[in-house]
Amino acid sequence: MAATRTVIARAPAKINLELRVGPVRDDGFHELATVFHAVALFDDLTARATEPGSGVSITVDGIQADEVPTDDSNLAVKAAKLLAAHIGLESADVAFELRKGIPVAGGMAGGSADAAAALVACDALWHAGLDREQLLHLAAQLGSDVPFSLLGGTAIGSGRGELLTPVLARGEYTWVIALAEGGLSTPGVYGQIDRMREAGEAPQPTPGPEIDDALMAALRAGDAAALGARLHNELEPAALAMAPQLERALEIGRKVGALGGIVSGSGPTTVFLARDSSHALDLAVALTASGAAADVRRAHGPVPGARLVESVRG
Ligand SMILES: C[C@@](CO)(OP(=O)(O)O)[C@H](O)COP(=O)(O)OP(=O)(O)OC[C@H]1O[C@@H](n2ccc(N)nc2=O)[C@H](O)[C@@H]1O
Ligand SMILES: Nc1ncnc2c1ncn2[C@@H]1O[C@H](COP(=O)(O)OP(=O)(O)O)[C@@H](O)[C@H]1O
Repeated sequence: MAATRTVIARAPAKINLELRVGPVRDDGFHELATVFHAVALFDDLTARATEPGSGVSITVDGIQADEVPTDDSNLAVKAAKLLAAHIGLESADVAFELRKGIPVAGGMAGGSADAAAALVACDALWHAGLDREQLLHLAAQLGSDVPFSLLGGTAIGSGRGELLTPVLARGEYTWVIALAEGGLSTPGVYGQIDRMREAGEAPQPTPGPEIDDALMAALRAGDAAALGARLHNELEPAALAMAPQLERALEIGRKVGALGGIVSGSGPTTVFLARDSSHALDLAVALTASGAAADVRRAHGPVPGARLVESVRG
């Protein structure tokens, strides 16, 4: 039988339905309590086996492709090298073609999605046969959000975000995603919230942050209106301080009756929960017409985590 030469893996963007940011830990990360939710904006990663010793290469196209590094700092490249080392390969030999559908530096875990896609793709390409636990363990070494990009669905994240508990959520939600001009640096936004807290400009962090019971109840019931009312992001004041123009998108969301609207993770993307697809269209039109968003997408959630969508033998 011919070996698998090319595989395609697809991984979703995430939003944080709730993001509680506790104190800074000794390792410099913040203790989190978050609810991750995977939405139908995807990056597709094609992985082709190459000659022994050729190493990893990557090309990138799609949205904001020119802002994605193609050197060893690319998270897909890092993931391939980590997996190769883990299974004892001397060299990670793979050529990646990445198609971005997730905004770059937008607070939607695009780089993490690519790392998760690379783990799934290389596991298949190199016949590593790692189980989910092993892949999650490698994922956590690549970034706090990478384990969730593998898992998908809706899940509670604790620790620095890497410890996951799937949530039994009912229903499908319709999101409107307002892309912003430029990006915000994740460490920059965490640093900003620390400074604001020190200056008394943001509420003090709670040690051992916890997820809101009412939000969990809304998810269990599949109650979009209740979920919208409980969306909450403790990084939002920091993202708004760094990008005050995002207030306008949030204001338009409120005016057009979004069930809820927040900055996604560290921003600058803002996300709005719509009543249904027709309401989502109204929100998208209003956000686009106002010029408050550089671009607008509609996406449903939850969706699965990183997975193979195609494998070609030859
Ligand atoms: C804010 C969140 C919310 O889900 O996502 P984004 O909005 O960036 O997508 C995450 O916490 C981002 O996770 P991720 O982007 O994987 O971060 P990492 O690579 O692990 O860490 C980058 C930097 O962010 C800060 N960081 C990250 C996670 C955490 N719990 N505390 C932190 O302080 C640290 O400064 C760290 O050096
Ligand atoms: N495969 C990748 N895709 C996107 N960004 C990447 C990738 N690898 C590394 N990066 C870097 O990670 C930074 C954060 O990007 P991203 O993960 O998209 O945003 P966020 O952390 O806001 O969710 C980018 O500025 C980029 O330089």
